[in-house]
Amino acid sequence: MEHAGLDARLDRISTDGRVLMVPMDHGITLGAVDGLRDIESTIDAVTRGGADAVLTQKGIAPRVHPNKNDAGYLVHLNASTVVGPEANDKRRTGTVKAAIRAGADAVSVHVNVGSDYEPEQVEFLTDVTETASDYGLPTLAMAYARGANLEGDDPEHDPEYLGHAVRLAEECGADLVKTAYSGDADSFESVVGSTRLPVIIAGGSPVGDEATLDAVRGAMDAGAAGVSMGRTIFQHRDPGAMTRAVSAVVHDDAPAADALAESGLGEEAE
Ligand SMILES: CC(=O)[C@@H](O)[C@H](O)C[C@H](N)C(=O)O
Ligand SMILES: O=CC(=O)COP(=O)(O)O
Repeated sequence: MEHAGLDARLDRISTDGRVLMVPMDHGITLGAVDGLRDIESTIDAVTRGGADAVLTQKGIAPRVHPNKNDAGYLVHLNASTVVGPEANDKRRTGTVKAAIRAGADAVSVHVNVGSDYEPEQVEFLTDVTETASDYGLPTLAMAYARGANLEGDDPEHDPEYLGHAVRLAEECGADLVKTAYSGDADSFESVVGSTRLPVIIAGGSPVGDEATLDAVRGAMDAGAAGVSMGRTIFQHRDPGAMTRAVSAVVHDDAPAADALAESGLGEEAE
């Protein structure tokens, strides 16, 4: 009984424990880029294509509900822009109550582990998990390794930093965690093994259909629970077909090549 609401809402944003989420909160970060301008059509296409849930900022909620075909809905609670003073400094854009008013099944918070803004973001994530759990609302932590305090050539994909980020999410009380893919299944296994939370991967900047599906396959083989894939899907020339291809890997355990062929994407130039 105690967890009934939380479990019911987790079911609304997943299928049999697997998650294919399409975040479309980038309108604050990047502006009204392709795929987000007519967000209604994109939401319709990706939810028909097999997305379990979509995610936006609360102000977009009226454009989400009529088009989401009964998929789940998450409201994201912080943001920054790429033209502002500091992209890693995500500030509050909403509250748990506002998300509930907007019809959310879950909320999410972005934390840049290793940035100068990490302390406030950890505090905000913790506050949100405490309030959200009072309402039986799940919290997704978008836990990235990003910022001036990280070392190495590619710290944003370093499995040690990523493992630290996903563990931090669990320690702060999140119910699931999204992070970047480390680039191969072996190293991502150590990221997934750093927490008991379901781990889902971000898409990042689009890298082409084949490479994307290989990455999703690698993450699933490493024990990930799915994806939160934004630009790769909503900026695709055919967001519905790309969602179907990702869904084949996430939900149906398809090999990447089969997912590509069956979605029809393999026949066209990327
Ligand atoms: C545009 C980006 O770099 C993304 O990785 C964002 O940080 C992720 C997020 N969805 C956002 O737009 O804030
Ligand atoms: O909210 C943003 C994400 O979850 C990831 O977005 P991306 O465009 O796939 O990196």
